[in-house]
Amino acid sequence: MRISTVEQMRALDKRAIEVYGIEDKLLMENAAHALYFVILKALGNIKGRKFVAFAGPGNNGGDAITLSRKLHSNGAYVKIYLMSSPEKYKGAAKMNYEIAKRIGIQMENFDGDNALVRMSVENADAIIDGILGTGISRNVEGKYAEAIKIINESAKLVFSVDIPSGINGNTGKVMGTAVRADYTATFGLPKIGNVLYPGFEYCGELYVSHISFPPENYEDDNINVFINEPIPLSPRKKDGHKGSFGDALFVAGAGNYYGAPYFSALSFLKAGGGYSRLATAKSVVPFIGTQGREIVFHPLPETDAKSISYTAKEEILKIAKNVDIVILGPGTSLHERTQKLIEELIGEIEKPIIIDGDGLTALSHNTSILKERKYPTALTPHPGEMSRLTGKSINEILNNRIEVARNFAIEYNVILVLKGAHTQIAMPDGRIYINMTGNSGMATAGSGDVLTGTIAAMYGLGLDFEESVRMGVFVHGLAGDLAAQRKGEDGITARDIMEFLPEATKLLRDEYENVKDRYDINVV
Ligand SMILES: NC(=O)C1=CN([C@@H]2O[C@H](COP(=O)(O)OP(=O)(O)OC[C@H]3O[C@@H](n4cnc5c(N)ncnc54)[C@H](O)[C@@H]3O)[C@@H](O)[C@H]2O)[C@@H](O)CC1
Ligand SMILES: Nc1ncnc2c1ncn2[C@@H]1O[C@H](COP(=O)(O)OP(=O)(O)O)[C@@H](O)[C@H]1O
Ligand SMILES: [K+]
Repeated sequence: MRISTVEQMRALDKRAIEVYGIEDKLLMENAAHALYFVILKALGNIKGRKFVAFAGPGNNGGDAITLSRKLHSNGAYVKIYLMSSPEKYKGAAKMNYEIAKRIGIQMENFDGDNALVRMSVENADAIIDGILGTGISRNVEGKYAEAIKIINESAKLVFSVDIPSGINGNTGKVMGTAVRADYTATFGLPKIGNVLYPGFEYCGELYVSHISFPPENYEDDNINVFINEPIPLSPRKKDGHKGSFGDALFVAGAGNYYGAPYFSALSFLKAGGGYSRLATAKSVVPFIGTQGREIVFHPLPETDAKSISYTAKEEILKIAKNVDIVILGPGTSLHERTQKLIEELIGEIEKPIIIDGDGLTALSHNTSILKERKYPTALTPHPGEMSRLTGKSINEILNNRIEVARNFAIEYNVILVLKGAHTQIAMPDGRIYINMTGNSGMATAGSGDVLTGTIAAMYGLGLDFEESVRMGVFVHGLAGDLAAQRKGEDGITARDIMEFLPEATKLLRDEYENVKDRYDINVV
């Protein structure tokens, strides 16, 4: 499914009206109808139920009034609080306001927090939030903020129209304050702010309605943000040998960094990869060797600090020639000579590579080396590493995840995986995939190492490089979700995520459609 920006959605509305003649009144009617169905689904029946709707000054308010009309027509009691003068309504919103007035639906101006409003809310079964939609243009203050506070303090079921009021439709950020909804129905396509955190969480259960747009209305290459849907895995070759499922080289580890090489190299095998090689400082080998017997070791000369020595370069290049994919950087340390080694390997390895962890720090000293690469490259930074790579502050990155990831991927011709809740995967042609698997239990040391191994495994299973990155991120999150389902989010560790990789790939093979649906946005 595509995800749109606020501006793109406006253009789609305009196109629906101008090209197909689907008038704004029809769009508003459809929008109201969609949320009506969500309410019906949540409450079971409408008759005799009491609703309080807050209707803002724009079309979001118009939708709320139209919805109120539907609720009223089906036997509910509705009271509407108008956030500003109804004189301001235009077009479909104005028409629906006038119908509501003629019908005699109770409407009052909202002049700020007071006992009467609180009493109405207290007596209601549910609240409709149509205060602000995608037209939000500044931070929420004054009586708008007061209305949101009343809603959030009410402990009632809250249904948001299009997007919880106060959430920025392009970024998912809270503009001062925002409604915490139980359900949100968004219209046309989901907006970026519905899908990125924290907006996604404020939406509660999220539904999308295409409000009778014909599907071709979305066929626009400029709308290039997508939900990261899983990609079907082709059946394993029955007569395959370990070489048929990928041969991966992990250049990882240093004294005191035993977890990163272990988790990345072993996760490759757990997610379906065939042959896992770990090239690491020689004194690291005995520590991992006893636990990861499935891994093939290449002990390398080391520095005084027990990190991989720069002198190992030719040997690594030689091994790299015979593998399918190379992973650079998990736990290689910040030793200056080792960093230099990794930086040069990035430029010289003639294979697809994944750069993570300390490899990203090495790269941040000289990002232009990426431009020398002629083979596919993926980077998997968390926001801290992204800050090092770009020189931007972490806040700047968090406030503009999509743009920052996209610009980097385009400029350096790499696939950039910006990790975190709902990880963004940016492709060098500007497409972005937003991943929906995973949970907060995955914010645990070593979890990122499991990810690199999983991506490499997908490549081993025969997906192309771009698909492997997308599927690696999906499967890693799915394994985390399975672990959380079984053990709870609090205590899961990288090891748990790794241990659930086999079940995650199995589930995708056995129940592909179910898994896909579970992580898609519900259409209403
Ligand atoms: N395809 C779609 O997405 C459709 C969208 N519709 C609705 O239209 C909405 C967008 O309508 P509008 O563009 O009128 O925008 P909004 O209804 O979101 O609000 C715009 C109004 O709010 C004011 N405003 C902005 N920020 C404010 C703040 N912080 N405090 C107080 N006032 C503020 C603006 O001055 C303007 O008057 C969508 O969210 C959706 O609900 C539907 O009517 C049907 C079709
Ligand atoms: N709240 C969250 N929801 C979903 N996934 C998360 C969340 N927090 C972290 N993750 C995932 O967990 C992994 C953490 O990786 P990283 O930050 O590199 O940790 P480490 O370096 O300790 O391995 C990433 O794949 C990230 O997307
Ligand atoms: K809203």
